[in-house]
Parts: sequence; structure tokens; C-alpha cells
Amino acid sequence: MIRLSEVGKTYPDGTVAVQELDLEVGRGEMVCLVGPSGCGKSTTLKMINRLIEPTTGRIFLDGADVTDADPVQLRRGIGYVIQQIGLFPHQRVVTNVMTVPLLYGESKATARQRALELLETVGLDPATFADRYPHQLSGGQRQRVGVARALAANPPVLLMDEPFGAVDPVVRTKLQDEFLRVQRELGKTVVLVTHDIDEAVRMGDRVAVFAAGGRLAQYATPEELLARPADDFVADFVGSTRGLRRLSVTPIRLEHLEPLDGVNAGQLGAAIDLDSTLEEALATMLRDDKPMIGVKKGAAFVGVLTPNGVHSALRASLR
Ligand SMILES: Nc1ncnc2c1ncn2[C@@H]1O[C@H](COP(=O)(O)OP(=O)(O)OP(=O)(O)O)[C@@H](O)[C@H]1O
Repeated sequence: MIRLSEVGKTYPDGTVAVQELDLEVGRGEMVCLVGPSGCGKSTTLKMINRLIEPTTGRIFLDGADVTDADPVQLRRGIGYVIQQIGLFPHQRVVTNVMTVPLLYGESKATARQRALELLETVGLDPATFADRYPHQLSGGQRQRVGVARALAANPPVLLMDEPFGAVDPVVRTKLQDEFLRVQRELGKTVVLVTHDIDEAVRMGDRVAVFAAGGRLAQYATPEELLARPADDFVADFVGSTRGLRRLSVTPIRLEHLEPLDGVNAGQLGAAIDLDSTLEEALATMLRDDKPMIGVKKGAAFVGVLTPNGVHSALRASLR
């Protein structure tokens, strides 16, 4: 869907922001670009919608070279969400979200209807929020409006630059969850820039770790990245607690469960779903102060997970 081929960007003052970058993002995939400050993440993102022109290399969108496209036309097909969301301060929330569909020539009634639906999608009750002005919203709510506005044109591709940056950790997790849900529902192709490795492994189907000068240090699934960092730089960047982080990206599997027979109900914490991560499982055990938890698939119990099971699952994910 998106392909960067030997893309480089040297700014006029000689700063090499990105060098020889090769990167592919599949249709419907969510890719996170992560790395220390100044390593070229935003530059890379902005080259995809040509807010910045690459110095070398080519960028393809659906097989077509983006440098052949009319930049304005190109950007209409690509949603763009930034941290300083850039809402129009003197327009109501609903009008902010309607802007792009109106630009496309949709009727006011259709655009309004769509804007109201999108507010609902991003978890803002239209009855409460549609007629407010941006300054009457919290930071997290404003960011949701930003996401709704980017979705309004129904673009197949979304570029997001630190979209959940300016909010506290609790709201941040909530926004991430909501966005993951929206993404699963709508199947957009997303490239998301973040400096937060936790956000990257939580959100990304794949994670691209950038090093200084826009060098791609590793491009892998979160599991792979945390289990097998490609070099010392990546190992250092994902941090010495990567073992703990792996809990959040490793699923529970049937083969790591023990049978339910013979287990005393008093030993069990609340049951969790087989789709949960090891992190959720361990968190439930700790919260309920129980040595094991029941695991369900739908309504049926399928077994019991113990800390030993968590350990085996982590080890198995390395193989
Ligand atoms: N217009 C510009 N002119 C010269 N250098 C620039 C320009 N824009 C960015 N840079 C430099 O290019 C490098 C990459 O910047 P970029 O914004 O892409 O990094 P980033 O990884 O997104 O950083 P951050 O996480 O801090 O936002 C930095 O060294 C930055 O100072």
C-alpha cells in the first residue's frame, strides 16, 4: 500500500534527517515509527503526504509514485492527525469535523450527519459535544475531534504524528484503545509516529525503530522486536524492562493452560478471555491476589493459567 524506496531527506542547511530508507506498509496495517527525538520520524511521515519533498528515492502509494500526484489531491486522500490538532477555534466541534466532507462537495446535511456519526465513533456523545467550541473541551477530547476530522474524508490512509501525545497516561491509554477499535472496524492503513515505545508495541502491527539520521534500525512485529532486538541500539531503546513489555504483546494460548479439574474455586481470580494478553492475565492475578486465573473462550472455561504458564508462554513466543 505504502512503499518507501531508498528515501532520503537532507534539509537545505545540510541536516541529514533521513537516509536511504526502505519501508513497506501493507494495506490495513498499522505501523508505528518510533525512536529518539530528532531521528527523522516526522520528516518521514510528512514525505508520505508531500508536506516535505524527499531529496532522493521514491515513495509509492498503491503502486503510484506520490511525486507524480498533485499534492493537494494527494493530501485529500490521506488523513493527517497531529498533536497540536489545529482545530478551528471559532467553529463548533461538529463544524470542525464537517470541514473536509464539505470541501469534497458533500451537501451540508450529509456532512453534518457523517460528522455526528464520527463523533460517536471516537467516543464523544454528539448531544453533549457537537455544539461546543474547542476551548470547551479537555485535551483528550480535542484529540478525539482531531481523529474524527481526519476520518471524515474516509481516507484509506491515515498519518498520525504523536496523536495521543499531550494527555495524561490514563486518557492516553483510553484513546489508544478507542483508536485500535476504530482501526479494526474501519481497516485503515495507518502510519503513526511516537517517541513512546510502549505506545508503539501496543498499537503497531509492526514497529519501525529509527536511529539518528533516519536510519532504520529494526522493522519487526512487537513480539519480535522485544524478544530479539537487532542490535545494542534497539536493545537499549526498548529498555531493560522489555521482558515486562513482552507480557503486553504475548497472547495466552491454549497449550499453556492447565486443566480446571481439581482446582479449588477459592484459588481462582476473575476469569479472563483467551484473547487477553499475558499482561492482562498477570494483572488480574495480582489484583485478585490469587495464584491462578480461569480462562474462558466465549462462555466456556478452557483452563487455568498460573505464573508458570505465563513463563512458558513467554519462552514459547521466543521460538
Ligand atoms: N526544516 C528543517 N531544516 C533543517 N533541519 C530540520 C528541519 N526540520 C527538521 N530538521 C532536522 O531534521 C532532523 C529530523 O527531524 P524530525 O522532526 O523528522 O525528527 P523526529 O524524529 O520527528 O523528532 P521528534 O521526536 O523530536 O519530533 C532533526 O535533526 C531536525 O532538527
